[in-house]
This record gives sequence, structure tokens and C-alpha cells, in this order.
Amino acid sequence: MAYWALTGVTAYKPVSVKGIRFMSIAISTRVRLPVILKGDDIVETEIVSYEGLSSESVAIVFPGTDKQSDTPLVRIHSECLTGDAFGSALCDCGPQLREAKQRIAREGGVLIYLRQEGRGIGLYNKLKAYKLQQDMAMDTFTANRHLGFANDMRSYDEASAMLSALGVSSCRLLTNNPDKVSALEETGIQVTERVPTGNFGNAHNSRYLEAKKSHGHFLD
Ligand SMILES: Nc1nc2c(ncn2[C@@H]2O[C@H](COP(=O)(O)OP(=O)(O)OP(=O)(O)O)[C@@H](O)[C@H]2O)c(=O)[nH]1
Ligand SMILES: [Zn+2]
Repeated sequence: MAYWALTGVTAYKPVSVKGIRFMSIAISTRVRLPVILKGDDIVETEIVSYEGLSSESVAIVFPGTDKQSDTPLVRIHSECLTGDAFGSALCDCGPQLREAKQRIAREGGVLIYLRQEGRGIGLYNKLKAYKLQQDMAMDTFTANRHLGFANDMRSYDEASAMLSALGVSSCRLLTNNPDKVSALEETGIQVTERVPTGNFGNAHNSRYLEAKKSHGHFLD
């Protein structure tokens, strides 16, 4: 199911032309956003909002993006309130987001922050999935299915449209997730290189990382 169908919010739906899906969205607001990388190391970015999305997803454009070749470094990050904001050790999202900001700040590029919490099932359902993992020893994907969802409910059509609206038609993608690479290619954004994101294992997320690996993630 597409994400906008899950959330019940109407967005402009993608149309298919010669097998490539397109979405019609437009940039709404671009505004300066200084971002703290570490200590007093601050980078001047721009945050971008859009019209026509199913949720309030944003792009963060780092300086130097337009000076790069035609293939900026891009990270498409799905929202994880627990990991991104609270520093949860149950997943690897927090360290991945920090890594992405630091790497993209070094050379320019774009961070797409998709409001697809819990792989698209939403925060409260993700917490239910955590409960099943903790009480019934289910893995992250089994817990999703137990709740009546697919393994992964995300769509990257909007991410692709957000990049296109910024003039990005090809990129180097910071990810270990093969689905993100193929989804961008299917929507007409060329991925010239998959740049691996780090392996941020700890004592609490080993089962989560193992489950991702068994579902095709490139994790060593
Ligand atoms: N349903 C569910 N979602 C989870 C769980 N743990 C983390 N997540 C969500 O998984 C998503 C991870 O997103 P990303 O880091 O962008 O993507 P990824 O698929 O791990 O791929 P990478 O690009 O390699 O990081 C976030 O939306 C988290 O909220 C879980 O146990 N159950
Ligand atoms: Zn997370």
C-alpha cells in the first residue's frame, strides 16, 4: 500500500510514463537553517518544504551542493523519533542521521527527511511492534506482520519527486538498503553509486540489524 493510502492523506498520485513513475509536487518554502554538527561546529543549510506531499517531509540542502558534479551525495532518511531525537539504542537511526549530516556537510549534498515513521506504520504502531519484540521475542519484521502490516510500508516516490524539484536527477546514495536504490531508479533518479552508511551495532540492536541483514540490507 502506498504511504498516502496508509495515512489517509490525499497527495498528488504518481503517474507512470514509459514505466517511470512521476509525481507532481512543488517547492513551497526555502529558508536558512544553521545546523549544529558537533560542539560549536555549525553548518549553514537550507530547509525546504513542499506542496503536494502526503506528510510534512523536508529536504535539507547543504552548502556546496550546486558546485558538485551532477551527482550530489544524498541521504534519504525515514523518520525515527525514538532514534533520531531521543537517542534510542534499539535501532541504528540516530547514529546514521548524525553520520549523514557530517558526511554531507563535508562535501555538499541533500538530506531528505521522510516522515515515514516506523517504516511507514507510524510511531504508535512501532511502539506496539517493540512490545511484541520485547515480550514475545519476535523480530522486527514478524512483529510488523503480526500487527497486520507488510514488512516495510514505505514508498520513495515522494523522495524522488522532492529531489527532482531541487533539480537533482542523479546522485550518490548514502544507504545500506537496496530498496532505496531500486526505488529511486524506478522513479527516474539515477543512482551512480551506493555509498555505504556505517554499521552502528550496540548491545541492544543486534537482533534488529541481523533482521535487516537477512532481508537484504548490505550490513557487514
Ligand atoms: N516497524 C518498525 N520500524 C522500525 C523498527 N525499528 C526502526 N524502525 C524504523 O525503520 C526506519 C529506518 O529508516 P532508515 O534508517 O531510513 O532506513 P533503512 O531501511 O534502515 O536503510 P538505510 O538507508 O540503510 O539506513 C525508521 O522509520 C524507523 O522508525 C521496528 O522495530 N519496527
Ligand atoms: Zn530507529
